[in-house]
Amino acid sequence: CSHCSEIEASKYLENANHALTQWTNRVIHANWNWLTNLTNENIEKKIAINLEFSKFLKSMWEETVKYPWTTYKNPDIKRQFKLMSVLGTDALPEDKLKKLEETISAMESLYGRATIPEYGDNNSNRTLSLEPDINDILDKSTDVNELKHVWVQWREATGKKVRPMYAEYVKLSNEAARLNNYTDTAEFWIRGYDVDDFRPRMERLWNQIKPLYLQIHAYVRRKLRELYGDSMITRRGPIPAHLLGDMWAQSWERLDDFTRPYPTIDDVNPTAAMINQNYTPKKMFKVAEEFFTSLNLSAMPQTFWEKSILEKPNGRDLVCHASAWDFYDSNDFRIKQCTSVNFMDFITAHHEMGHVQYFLQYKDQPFIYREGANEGFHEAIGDTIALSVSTPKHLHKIGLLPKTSRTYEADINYLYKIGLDKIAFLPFGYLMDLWRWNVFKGITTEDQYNCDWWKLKYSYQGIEPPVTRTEKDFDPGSKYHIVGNVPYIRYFVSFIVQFQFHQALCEKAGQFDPKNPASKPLHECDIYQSTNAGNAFKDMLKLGSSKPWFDAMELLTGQREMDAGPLLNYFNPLYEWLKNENKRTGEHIGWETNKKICL
Ligand SMILES: C=C(C[SeH])C(=O)N1CCC[C@H]1C(=O)O
Ligand SMILES: [Zn+2]
Repeated sequence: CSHCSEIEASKYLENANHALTQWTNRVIHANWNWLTNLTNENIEKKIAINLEFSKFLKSMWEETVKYPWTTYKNPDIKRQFKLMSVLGTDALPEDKLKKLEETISAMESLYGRATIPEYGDNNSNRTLSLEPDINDILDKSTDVNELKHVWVQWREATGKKVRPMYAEYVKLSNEAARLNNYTDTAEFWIRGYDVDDFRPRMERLWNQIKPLYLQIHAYVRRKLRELYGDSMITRRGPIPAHLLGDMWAQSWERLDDFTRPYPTIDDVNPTAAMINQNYTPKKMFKVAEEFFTSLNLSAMPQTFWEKSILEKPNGRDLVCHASAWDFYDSNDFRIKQCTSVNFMDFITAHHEMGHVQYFLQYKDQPFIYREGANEGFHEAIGDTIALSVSTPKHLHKIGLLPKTSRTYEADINYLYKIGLDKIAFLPFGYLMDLWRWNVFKGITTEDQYNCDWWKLKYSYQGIEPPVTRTEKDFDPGSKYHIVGNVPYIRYFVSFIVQFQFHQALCEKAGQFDPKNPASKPLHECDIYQSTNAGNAFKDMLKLGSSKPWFDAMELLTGQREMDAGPLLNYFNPLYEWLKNENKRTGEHIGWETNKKICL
């Protein structure tokens, strides 16, 4: 009401937050039922309840914006009104919202169901799913034709098929953004980072990191050339995308065991030990949980173990892409992950459990504050923990590595393995939304969707497709987050801030000294069982989005900015080693080509 006092307004907020938790709980159940069982009945139910929910949200929003909240004094009341005054895609008229929901669900359904024919001319009609079949091939195969097959066929089965739907999705999404007084979806998506020069800031962070990326790119290109021959990989050209061990070349850790700097040193890959010790997916999550409780953080509630899906279920179609779920009743939290027993999935389990830990820590906040301080924070919690878990010291402590040698060579091998994940990811984590921002802004028009994508993949990642691409293809649509309408710059932000968090937690755990960084190398830090570190983490996590993310970050790290310094400090020994090694072998730093990548 337009003349309401702050007292009346705070009463209104209490009721609004309560109503939102009730409603959202129902909507999340419908979304869970759909994504874990892609039936027509479930899609109907999901869309129906989302449309009902949007009616409720619209009517509540009309009430909310009547309050003169910008005139109020109490910062908390003002913040709640500010967050509650954003309606989002529910601002669309019902018929357009329905069309948008249907389009996204259709793209997700196609992605979730996608399979490809098996490689080879044998007329077996066996088909392969991304998880685990295709990922296992990307992990183990060095047959360049098999790798090309899965790379091309996955794009035939996903991107090419969703291309006709994507332009419609863009149009409706932009319409919704404009109804929220944003110029386009790109601006709407980055509003939570609370700075008006967010995109230039991301470009600056990338330019700080690029020299490190160029070095690991040059080294990996050489090791792949040694393996596949220089007919496949030239000294100065981009790296063929299908040889990097990942469907999108976004992280290269699967290359570790045959490209690492000192091959004779023991392998830091606990997969064999996990298998020998009869690890199950559940055991992987139990071990992950024990790390969190060792820090005096929360255990998973009983419902988590009852209702999560930790293995790919038989006999039904679902979206296997890992995700964590808050049912907003302060009790029901789940993970959906088609887990294989291997080290990569063990690390992903920590990533997903980091989301649930955040849900648990802010579960008593008002509904509107039950989010990450910004979206990048939510992606960084589990990864920060995983930076400790991955250390040879920790893996040895939990019996997943026989022994560890603390030599310079072992250190470089370890930093390289982490670098194949974290450094290789950064250009991909950045370009995903560089492309989408350009699409939402009309800079990339529909007739150049795919070739603009490949301009970015070439320019930032220094990779090329195994076969020339055209505008009949739609390679962005081969990635879950594109079809699932999930923004991606959150992961680029996460890969920066997780090193700020790790450095701060290691300080609290007495395992890093900022005045003498070399005395206790950051990459050896393992905060396991440090309640000092855990309590500091908890204080930040409990805030949810009740404070601007600068305040949340400052509480833990003393900084109020995203800063690539801790990441560069962490990888510095590797950077020096790569520069020397690339100089020794005369590698060309960077890439060039006169090939037509996309027509
Ligand atoms: C594990 C998740 C679920 Se939030 C994920 O999507 N990640 C985690 C790393 C980057 C990104 C990806 O897989 O593309
Ligand atoms: Zn995540």
